[in-house]
Amino acid sequence: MPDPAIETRGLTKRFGSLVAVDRLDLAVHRGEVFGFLGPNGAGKTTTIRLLLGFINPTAGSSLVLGRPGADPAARRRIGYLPADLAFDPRYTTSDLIEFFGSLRGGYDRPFTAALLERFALDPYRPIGDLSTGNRRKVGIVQAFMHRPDLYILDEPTSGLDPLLQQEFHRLVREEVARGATVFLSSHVLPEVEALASRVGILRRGRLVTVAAIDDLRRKARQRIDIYTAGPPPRGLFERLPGVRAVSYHDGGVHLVVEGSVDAVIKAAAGLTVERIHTPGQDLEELFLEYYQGGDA
Ligand SMILES: Nc1ncnc2c1ncn2[C@@H]1O[C@H](COP(=O)(O)OP(=O)(O)OP(=O)(O)O)[C@@H](O)[C@H]1O
Repeated sequence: MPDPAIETRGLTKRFGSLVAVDRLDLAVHRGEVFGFLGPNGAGKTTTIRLLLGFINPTAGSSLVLGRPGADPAARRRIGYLPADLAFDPRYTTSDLIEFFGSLRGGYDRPFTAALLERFALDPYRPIGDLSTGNRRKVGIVQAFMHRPDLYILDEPTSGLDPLLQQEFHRLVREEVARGATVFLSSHVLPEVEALASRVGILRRGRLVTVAAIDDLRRKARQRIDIYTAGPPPRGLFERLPGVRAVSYHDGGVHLVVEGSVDAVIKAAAGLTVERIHTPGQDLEELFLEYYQGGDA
């Protein structure tokens, strides 16, 4: 087994009496997309700043690609997209590309040109003249231009419209297919769900769970509304495996199901079903329980 792409041991950061990151033990495997989720202020950005060596831990340690994050040899192989981009507004994207390119000892020119085109970014406009969304694109280009082994992305699509978010997701998937590792920090569940195979959930600096998205999905409750031609017979769904709540109405039945919905669908097959609606739920509720300290 190669080293993990990211490894932390007891990583801790205090700001005065506040423990922003609390004894974090984490291993992100090579080639995976690891979602790092948590509510605002949970300590995600502080963790990233520790990983990259921008700040020193109060206790514990971390390695990134087998080296301390501040090591230039590690840095060159990392693409970092910060949540708050602060570039000198007088620079153009082209200036920045050359600047970062020289810092990193080169970059992939054809790939970068294709990225500019893909995100419709004019490289010759001063960054100060760009909209928030376009500035975000500059951040993406600088994080991806050297095709690093590890991407550390902090709230990557905030400020991007849905089409660009999709484009960004495609780009991430292509890079993962090439073998890159992605550490994706976000408080937005759908983004993490769309890309990550595993997630770690941080609450008040502590890692409350690390799980495969598929396992969480199996655990998550789903709401299903089945609309039928006539009132459904009472008692049809109550005893089926996974069914946690049933409420009937004239037009059908509302169900809450944990895990597989197979038994419910098979039972419904005996009715005249006009419409099925599954109002989201997905992982959102489960995550909120983790966020709020429930015992999910
Ligand atoms: N330099 C600092 N000095 C003092 N407190 C800090 C500092 N940086 C972060 N904090 C505090 O540490 C805690 C964690 O902040 P952090 O920015 O890491 O959270 P986050 O999970 O990234 O949140 P968000 O999703 O809002 O970006 C917060 O309470 C924050 O106020």
